[in-house]
Amino acid sequence: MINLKNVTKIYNSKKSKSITAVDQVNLKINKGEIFGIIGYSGAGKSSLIRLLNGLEKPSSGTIDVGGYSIDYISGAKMRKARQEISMIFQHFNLLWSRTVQENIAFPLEIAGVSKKKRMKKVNDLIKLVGLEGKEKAYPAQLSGGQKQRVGIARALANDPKVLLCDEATSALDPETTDSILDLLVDINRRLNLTVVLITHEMHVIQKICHRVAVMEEGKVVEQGDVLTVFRNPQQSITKRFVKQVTEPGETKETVQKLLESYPTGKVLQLTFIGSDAQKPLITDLIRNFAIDVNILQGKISQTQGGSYGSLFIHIDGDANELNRALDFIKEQKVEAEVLANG
Ligand SMILES: Nc1ncnc2c1ncn2[C@@H]1O[C@H](COP(=O)(O)OP(=O)(O)OP(=O)(O)O)[C@@H](O)[C@H]1O
Repeated sequence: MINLKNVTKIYNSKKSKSITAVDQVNLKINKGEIFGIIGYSGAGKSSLIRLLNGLEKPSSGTIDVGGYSIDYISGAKMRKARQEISMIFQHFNLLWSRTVQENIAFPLEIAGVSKKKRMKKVNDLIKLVGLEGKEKAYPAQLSGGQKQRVGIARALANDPKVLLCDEATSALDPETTDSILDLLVDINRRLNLTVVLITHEMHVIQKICHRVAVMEEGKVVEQGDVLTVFRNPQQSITKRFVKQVTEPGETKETVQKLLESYPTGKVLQLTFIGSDAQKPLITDLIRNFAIDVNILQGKISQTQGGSYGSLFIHIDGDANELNRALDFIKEQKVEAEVLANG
């Protein structure tokens, strides 16, 4: 559906030195996939997404989106491509003097769709995004989440093949963020729409993406399916992003306190991935070994590919029995890191 080959974008300026915002990027995004691109500010995400809808031309490389050579086309062909490659924005970009209905109808007017067809389509979209009753409201009368719903409905008006999301939830509170992310998953499934999103929040990637690419200084430094990247992040930047969701902020301090509180036995960090996360490991430990088991802290997160979680436990007892228990844990294919030996 989307194919980028050796794409580089250099901004040249007469006053300052040139900036390589996107550096030799290769990406393949499949039809019907939710693909996330994550990076800190300045990593080149916005430049990359603008290359995908033809707002910028690459300095070198080729970009194919839904059968269009976006780096190459212009004029009527580009206008047609833009109907099929739609976008939503962090600050919604709504027309403030138009009602919800009129905002959603706008791209249909531009495409020359008849009034009758427009009204039908707008009503369908209002239902799809859950804005019934708000048809005549103006953007200023809506909450942030409702404004983004209008943005999404408007983006879907011309039945696009690809939806690009530019930090679409960054201006929203956590609860509203989750409701918009749920809506994107729902739309992706119902319409088999390919969704590409850029974000600096790993929570967004974890919650809805099938695959992820990590960007740093213009380069894609790591990519893969979300669960694999969570399980085994390779680059230090990826490890930092993964920690945003897998480790609660206070973990380091808590672990230090735990180590002081449990001078004997072992404190373990268990990492559960996918179907392993559902296994009754703790029950098995208590039933099969003469050891004490204390659950200290834990967090299980859901991704589109399965669950991922971390559990801190303390086990204590006879040294032989503890080693047998550790061997048993390893046999279960649960990663176990011993944080301290008593
Ligand atoms: N139009 C432009 N002209 C010159 N330099 C630009 C332009 N757009 C972006 N840059 C530079 O390219 C680099 C990448 O910026 P970009 O906005 O793509 O990153 P980003 O990851 O989206 O960051 P942010 O989330 O802060 O927007 C930065 O150094 C930025 O200053």
